[in-house]
Amino acid sequence: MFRAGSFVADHLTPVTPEQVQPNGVDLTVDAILEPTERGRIGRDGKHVADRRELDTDPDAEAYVLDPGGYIARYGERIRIPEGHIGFVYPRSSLMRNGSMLHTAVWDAGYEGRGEGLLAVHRPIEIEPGARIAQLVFAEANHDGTYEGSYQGERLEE
Ligand SMILES: O=c1ccn([C@H]2C[C@H](O)[C@@H](COP(=O)(O)OP(=O)(O)OP(=O)(O)O)O2)c(=O)[nH]1
Repeated sequence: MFRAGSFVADHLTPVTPEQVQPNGVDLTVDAILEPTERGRIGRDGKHVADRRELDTDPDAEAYVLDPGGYIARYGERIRIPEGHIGFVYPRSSLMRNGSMLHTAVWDAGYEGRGEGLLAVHRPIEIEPGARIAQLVFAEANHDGTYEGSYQGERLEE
């Protein structure tokens, strides 16, 4: 069963009332990054490519994005409670403008400020701090809790 937005909101900070939706909580964009080198997924380990943080366009007062693949960093600290799994969907208005946010699995026990793949298919402007995605929680069985390399990422920022 998917949980109500009010339940998800109890596991995010900061969160404003306008972010809380019937079935989840909207996530805001804190930064948009562009990989500057090649990453690598190995049989044993991985290398996450260096990235550069994009500046906003001073006239548009927004990130002005041409089609391409970007990393969106979310503004909220997220904790996935035991007995649950998280997924992120694009905000429908983002998708209706021709862009997508892709999610991997958000594991039970993870805590941090995560990232998503922002796939821009049509030119778009996104203001810093704008709501771009929605996090939902589903109840789930799990074996142990998340202890991987991204545990606790950017909690202090
Ligand atoms: O779209 C997503 C999905 C997940 N996460 C966070 C929560 C998740 O629990 C954590 C690790 O994801 P995953 O287990 O897929 O990472 P990995 O590539 O297998 O690395 P590791 O083995 O170090 O965990 O990253 C995100 O930031 N964005």
